[in-house]
Amino acid sequence: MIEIKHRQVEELIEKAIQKISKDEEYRLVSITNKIENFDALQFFEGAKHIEKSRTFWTNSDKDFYLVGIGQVYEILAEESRFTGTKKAWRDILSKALIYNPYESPGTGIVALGGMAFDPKKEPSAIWSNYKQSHFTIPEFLLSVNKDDCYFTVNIQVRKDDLPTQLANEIERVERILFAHSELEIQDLTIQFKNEIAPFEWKNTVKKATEEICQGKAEKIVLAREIRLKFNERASITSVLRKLLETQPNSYIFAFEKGNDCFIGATPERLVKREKEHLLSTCLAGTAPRGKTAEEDKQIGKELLHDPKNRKEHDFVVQMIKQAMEDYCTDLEVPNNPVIYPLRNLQHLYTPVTATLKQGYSIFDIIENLHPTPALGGTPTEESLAFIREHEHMDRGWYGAPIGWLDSNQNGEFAVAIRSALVQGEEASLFAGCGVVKDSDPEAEYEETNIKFLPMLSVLGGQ
Ligand SMILES: C=C(O[C@@H]1C=C(C(=O)O)C=C[C@H]1O)C(=O)O
Ligand SMILES: [Mg+2]
Repeated sequence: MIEIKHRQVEELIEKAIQKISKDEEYRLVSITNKIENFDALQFFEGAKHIEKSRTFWTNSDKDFYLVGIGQVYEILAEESRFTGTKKAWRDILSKALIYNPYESPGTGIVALGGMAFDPKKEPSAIWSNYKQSHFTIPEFLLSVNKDDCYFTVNIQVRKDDLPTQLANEIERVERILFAHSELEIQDLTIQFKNEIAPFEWKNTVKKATEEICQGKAEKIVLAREIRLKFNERASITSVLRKLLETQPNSYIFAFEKGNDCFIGATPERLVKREKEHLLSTCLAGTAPRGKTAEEDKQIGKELLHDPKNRKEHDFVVQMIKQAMEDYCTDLEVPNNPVIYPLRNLQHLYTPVTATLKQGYSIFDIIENLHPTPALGGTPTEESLAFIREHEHMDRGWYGAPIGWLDSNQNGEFAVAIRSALVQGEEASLFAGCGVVKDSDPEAEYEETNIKFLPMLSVLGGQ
């Protein structure tokens, strides 16, 4: 059993109660302790028994994990989702009592969340549990950073709370979370697979190329959906475990909301912030992996020199460069992309580094970046209008920023691709591709087929 200082918890609650003024409803108290190493997936599984919604996150290097359980606070900024969330986050931090002696990113008060791809799109029923923008501060948070492990408890303390009672309740939940439960391994069987309107989708790709030829846009990213029905309810822990085992160089994430779970393995970083240091990524342009090392290298070489893919990629580079200029100094972007290898495919990749100017938040960067031409297109408004009108689906949180931020100016957001919305015995999978002037509908269709594989293969498909 890990050692949490329960006496300390009680004392801090007591202190908080003394600080609460008459007109204050409650105080948010956050207590972080360094603990012995504990497996992130075990922790996620442990929370299954307490019926609180769970969030799982790991970075693409797999040396940083966050697992959030329950929610002590939620930020739902429906109107102006970036400025609204930024303001709410500032307000929370200004009033919270934070006991965190560690400088480690992702400890203490951390908000985890995401948002819809396009707030102007009429939401469909399948996404009803996923709000336009939703960030939560979990009640319990496990943070693993390389060899170190931390446990944070966030508590809403009210004036009339009894410290001993609250501390005992926290201890009871901790016992459940840190008990070693057997990790479920489930082999799902797909009973029905419904590819949504593939012929219409190819026609839409054709229409997009025509509009591009008429000069109405330069790049438009079009996505499609596959619906699955399984033989039983999908176990999220089992799906996460398979993603962790099979998808290198990818962020593995899961956002549970009630009975639904938005889950995936995305290779695409939107922005990472460590104090003033920023790292963004241009990822666009795709080819399959080769069957032999030699073939693989050859395909990669061709991808690096393929004009159509370079064009797809370059729109992203130009836009990200421009979007970051206002908020950053020391912007550095290499002239040529390199190959970013994944299990099922390879991409063109250009890293972007910069220094964030003082006074700006990670939300300012996200607001300016999203959607990049990796998921929207060029120009942004024209391509979004095309997507809104012609794509026969609601992207929901697919293709949108998801991630976390802490109170010490650290955070990281990815773009939620290679993802699925799992709803009990059913799931919707999403994949898209960048359409440019010389796109061939059939080839783009094949490209999306490979992009479905990371999720399809862990959900019982081939
Ligand atoms: C839209 C997706 O991926 C994007 C499109 C790519 C492309 O068309 O080459 C490559 C990576 C991403 O920028 C997706 O995976 O759904
Ligand atoms: Mg492409």
